[in-house]
Formats: sequence, C-alpha cells, structure tokens
Amino acid sequence: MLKIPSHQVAGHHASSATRGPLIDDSGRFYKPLQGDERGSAEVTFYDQFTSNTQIPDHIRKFFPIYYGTKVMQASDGSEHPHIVLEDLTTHRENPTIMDIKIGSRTWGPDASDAYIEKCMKRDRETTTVKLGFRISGLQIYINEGVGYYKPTRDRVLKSSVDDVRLFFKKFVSSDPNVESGMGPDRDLASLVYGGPNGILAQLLELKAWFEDQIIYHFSACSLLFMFEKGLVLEGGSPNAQVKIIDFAHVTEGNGVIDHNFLGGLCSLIKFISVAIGDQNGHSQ
Ligand SMILES: Nc1ncnc2c1ncn2[C@@H]1O[C@H](COP(=O)(O)OP(=O)(O)OP(=O)(O)O)[C@@H](O)[C@H]1O
Ligand SMILES: O=P(O)(O)O[C@@H]1[C@H](O)[C@H](O)[C@@H](OP(=O)(O)O)[C@H](OP(=O)(O)O)[C@H]1O
Repeated sequence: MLKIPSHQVAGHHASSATRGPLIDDSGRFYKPLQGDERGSAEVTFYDQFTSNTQIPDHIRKFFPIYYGTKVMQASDGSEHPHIVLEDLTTHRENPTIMDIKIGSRTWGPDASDAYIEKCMKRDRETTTVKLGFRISGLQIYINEGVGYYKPTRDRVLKSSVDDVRLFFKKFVSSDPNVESGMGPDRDLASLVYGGPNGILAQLLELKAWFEDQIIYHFSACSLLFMFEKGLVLEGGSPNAQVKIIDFAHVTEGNGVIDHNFLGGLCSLIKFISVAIGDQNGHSQ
C-alpha cells in the first residue's frame, strides 16, 4: 500500500493536488521525477553512481540504495515516473531527523541566469551564504504523549546563525521546548554527535573523501541526520546516521574538488563540534 511518508522533513510534499514522495510497506521511497531537467539529472546521477566502481564501500553507505525508476500512480492521481529508493526511515519507530542543504551556493555550473537569480535570493535570505549550509527542515521526537517538535518550513528557513546554533542544541536535547539559563540540556549530544559511531565521526569520514574526490560536484544536495531517542531510553545506542540525498543538481567534477560542498561540510563540522561542547571545535 502506497502512503505519504510521515517522517519527511523538507522538500516537495505529496497531496491529492501535488506530486510528492510516497512510501510502501516494503521499505521503498518513491520520489516523483521533477518535470524539468532536474528529474532526469537525478536519474542520470543514480544510474551512473550505482555502477561507478571508483566509489569506496565506506562512502557508498552514505547514499540511499537505488532501485531504478518506475512509472506508477503519483500522489495526485496521474501516471508518472518515480525514482525508487530505499526508505531511510523504514526501520525507525520515532526518528529525530534534520535535513541540511550543503554549500554556500545551491546552483550548478550549467544553471540559467534566471535559476541563479532565484537561488541566490534564497541563499542570501537563509544561512546558506553566511554558513555554507542551511537547515531545510527538522523533526525532534519528544515522547509518546507530546510527539514531535516540528517547526514550520517558514520558521526553519528564516533561521539566523544563532537560530542554527540553537537548533543543533535542541536536536540532541531531551525536550527542545525546555531551556534553562544554559539553553537546551543537550543530554544526548555526546551519544548522538560524539563517539566512534556518532554524527561527527561520520561527517569526518565524508570530509576525508570530499578532500580527495574529483568525480562529482554535489550542488544543492542535503545531508540527513537521523537518530532514535527511544533506543537511548531503553539503554541502547541512538543509531545515529548521516545520509546524503537529493541529486538533481549534481555535475561532473572534471578533476576539481567540490570546494562548495567541502567548505559547507567543514563549516557544519565546526557547528556540530561546538554543539557537543568542545568550544575549540574538532582539531582534524
Ligand atoms: N530515501 C529517502 N528515505 C526517506 N526519506 C527521504 C528519502 N529521500 C528524501 N527523504 C525525505 O524527503 C525530504 C525531501 O527529499 P529531497 O530533498 O530528495 O526532495 P526535493 O523535493 O528534491 O527537495 P528540495 O525541494 O529541497 O530540492 C527529505 O528532507 C527527507 O525528509
Ligand atoms: O530551500 P527551499 O526554500 O525549500 O527552496 C527550495 C530549494 O531551493 C530546492 O532546492 C528547490 O528545488 P531544486 O533543488 O530541485 O531546484 C526548490 O525549487 P522549486 O520550488 O522550484 O522546486 C526550492 O523551492
């Protein structure tokens, strides 16, 4: 049975009037191809990436598994091609999720002047230009009674630099709505951001690849942070994961490192380091 994902935090949403992602019970995520060149560019990327033998396994794990494309009934009732992906939330019960669009510019080298103008406006209005990334959406699980803290798209996109700092603290706090004089409690910071399997370690692994790889330029891609607070309450690990998604503006690297993504990633790493409590940032 196809349904609208309940854990989508950003991007185009499905409704009976608009085409958006759908999921099924087998753990697949169906993303409708955008009608213009963005849809075909994303398919081209996934086709090429899936068969690219230059991608090390420890990097491939950051990408959703790709199952090809399928023409099927879209959320608006039309027959439409979809990209079929692994549903990254399928094994999670109450995931806490953040979508962060990386890069200090969100268009690729072949973009039209009109598209650049549209993106530049949005990049300036958000933290993209200042920080090299912007938060596009998030949800934070609080508990069974309250459910999720999920600020509106408008609220998230209007974030200042200080708001971004605060969101990274709220993200790992027991209740994002509660703040003492010291701000949100950050009770889960060392478990979720820190440690050998935490988000910071995963970002550093990605960064090492981005310092070297000259195959792709990942314009306007997002990193998804995910973890499960419920597992911590049961005494386990939060199963923190970083994934990279949204490849509508990926282009060939042509022998040049992806300085736009790499710069944003370094900036993000510094913010996460600070949110853990290491005011000097990470030394690597
Ligand atoms: N494979 C996946 N599994 C589960 N959820 C996903 C997956 N891919 C994307 N999502 C969810 O859908 C949201 C939007 O995804 P994506 O960025 O690919 O869509 P988009 O409509 O192209 O976005 P944008 O308008 O920002 O370019 C993400 O923030 C995430 O919550
Ligand atoms: O970050 P926001 O404010 O949500 O803005 C959206 C974001 O820039 C997306 O990347 C873009 O889609 P693409 O990356 O696929 O171009 C989308 O364009 P659209 O509204 O024209 O689809 C924007 O609305």
